[in-house]
Amino acid sequence: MKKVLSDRDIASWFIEDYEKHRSDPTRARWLSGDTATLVVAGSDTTAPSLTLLFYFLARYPDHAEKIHEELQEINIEDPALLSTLSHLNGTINEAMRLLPAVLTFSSRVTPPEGLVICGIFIPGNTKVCAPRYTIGRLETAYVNPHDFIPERWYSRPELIKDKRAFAPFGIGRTSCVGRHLALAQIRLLAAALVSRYRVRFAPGENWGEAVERDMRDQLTAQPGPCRLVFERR
Ligand code: HEM
Repeated sequence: MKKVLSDRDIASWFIEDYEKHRSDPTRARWLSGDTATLVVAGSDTTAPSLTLLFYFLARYPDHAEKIHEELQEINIEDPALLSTLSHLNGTINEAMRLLPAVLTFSSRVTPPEGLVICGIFIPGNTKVCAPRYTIGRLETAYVNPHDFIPERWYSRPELIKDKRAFAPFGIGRTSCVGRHLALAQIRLLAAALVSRYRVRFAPGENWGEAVERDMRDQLTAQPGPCRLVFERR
C-alpha cells in the first residue's frame, strides 16, 4: 500500500523526482548530487553545531543558566520568540565563531586572469578559502578572541572590532540556503534541553579537552568525543 503524507518532507520531493524521471540517467545524476548535497549540508553541519554548543554550555554553565532565565515565561516552542532572545542567540553566535561547523570549506575560484588579494597575486582558476576557524580568532577582529563571551553579540558590541569576520554560513552567491532553518532548529533544541536539564561533562572527561584536540576538518567539522550528562532540573 502506498503511504501518502499530508505534510511532505524534503525526501518526498527527491523520491517523486526519481520516480517521474527514472529513465533519464543525466537527471538521475543531478538528483543524486542534489540529494547528497542537501543531506550532508543539512545534517553534518547542524549536528556538529549542536554538539559544539553543548560543549561550550558544559564548559561555561553560567551561560546555560542565563539562557534558562531568558526562557522563563515564554513559549519555548515559538521560533519567532526564540530568535529574539539575546543570550541564547549570543551564545549560539559565540560557539559558531570559535568552532564553526564549516571550518575552512569554500567554493570560490579566482577568475581566469588571476586576482590580487591583499597585494598577493593568485593565479587564475585557483581555489581560495578564507578559513573561518582562524578568522574567528583574529586579534584584529575581536577583543580577547579566545574567550567565550556571548555578550559581545548584544550588550558589549565594542568586543567586536570587525563584523566581516563572522560568516559561519558563508557570504554572497553561494552562501548557505539552509541558514534560517538551521538556526531555528538549533534554537529550538537548545531551548528544549536547557529548559529541562543542567548539562555537565561526564566523569573523567577533563573539561571536554578531546572535543577540540581530536576535531577533524572533513568538509564539515567532526568534533572529538563529547560525553555529557544531562541532569533533570
Ligand atoms: C549550522 C548549520 C549550517 C552551517 C554552519 C552551514 C554552513 C554553510 C556554509 C559555510 C556553506 C558554504 C557557503 C559558501 O560557499 O560561501 C553552506 C552552503 C550550503 N548549505 Fe549550509 N550550513 C548549515 C545548515 C544547512 C542546512 C540545514 C541546509 C539545508 C537544509 C543547508 C544547505 C546548504 C546548501 C544547499 C549549500 C550550498 C549552497 C550553494 O552552493 O549555492 N545548510 N552552508
